[in-house]
Amino acid sequence: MLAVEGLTVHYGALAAVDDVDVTVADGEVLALLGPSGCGKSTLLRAVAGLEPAAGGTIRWDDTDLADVPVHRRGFGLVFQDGQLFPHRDVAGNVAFGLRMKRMTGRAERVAELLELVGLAGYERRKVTELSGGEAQRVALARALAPRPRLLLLDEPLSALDRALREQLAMDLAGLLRVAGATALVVTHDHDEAFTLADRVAVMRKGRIVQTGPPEEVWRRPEGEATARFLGCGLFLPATVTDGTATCELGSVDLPWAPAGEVTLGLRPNALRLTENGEGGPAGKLLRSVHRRDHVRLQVRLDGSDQVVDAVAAIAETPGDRVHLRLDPDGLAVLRRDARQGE
Ligand SMILES: Nc1ncnc2c1ncn2[C@@H]1O[C@H](COP(=O)(O)OP(=O)(O)OP(=O)(O)O)[C@@H](O)[C@H]1O
Repeated sequence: MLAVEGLTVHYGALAAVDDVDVTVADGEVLALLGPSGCGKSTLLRAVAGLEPAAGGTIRWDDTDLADVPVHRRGFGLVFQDGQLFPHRDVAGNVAFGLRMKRMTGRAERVAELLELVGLAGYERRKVTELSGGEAQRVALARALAPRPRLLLLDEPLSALDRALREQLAMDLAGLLRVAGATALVVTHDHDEAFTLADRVAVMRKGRIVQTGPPEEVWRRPEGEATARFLGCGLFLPATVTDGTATCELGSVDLPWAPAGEVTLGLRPNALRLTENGEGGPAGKLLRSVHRRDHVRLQVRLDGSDQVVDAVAAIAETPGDRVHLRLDPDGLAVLRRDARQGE
């Protein structure tokens, strides 16, 4: 397993990674999730051996990697833009690490990996003639081929368009499982992190602020900044009793929420139009915008100036009066004191 303890990486006076502890167990996929500039890539690069540590240790099992150079760490690397060798064909790229290790049976291993990433028969294709998605699959096959003990993936899908990214994230999740890979994946996209990872570590300003299974991080962010990063735009005081949360916008069943005084974080889909056009808090519809599979609304609540986001299945006419209900799928629960100091 990978064990990082007290790791600090400096760029001049900036601590890009600041006293970070993190582990990745054998066979586990850990996503490092956080906004741009929070230090995710720097942490990954330090684990790879590409950035020197100013403090702390990086171990694999019982071995301290401080003096182990990049190519002897036994880690596979995949970057955002694949970085394939343009003068080699697909097979030449995938076989690269196998040649370096002088492994035999290279053609069979290349074929096996191409099959795994859904590119069977692509051996002789030029890498300059691949689509972005195909190129990233080849980069992944190349990294997996020498059976690395740890796979380090830095925003592996972010150069791709959204639809392809979603599809490839699911494919990648599946093939990391099939390959039994141990992986550290850097991403700023929470959907991607939650699709890929067994565990998510949220980073902010060089530090890891929360680690947990995807569902727990999604439902119980540790503070408002993390909740905002995970899509919450509105925060309301609420009381949870017997698995029901009650706030100024109504009550909703949240069997997983802790009892007591909490803060609810509302994502846009936390408020939906009621099916019968009645009940729940009411307001005037200001805007209605089509998204891929739903409609995003902005509603000014009656008796206040507050404008809230909501969703509906079909478009509504701006100016209409609408009624809203709380949807548990769009809610996060924060400790009441978690808002302070952020
Ligand atoms: N080579 C470098 N020299 C100086 N500062 C750097 C260098 N690389 C990164 N930084 C700074 O270190 C901080 C962390 O950068 P890093 O690339 O690790 O963040 P990130 O979370 O991966 O962001 P992104 O998702 O945008 O890549 C940023 O403030 C960045 O400007």
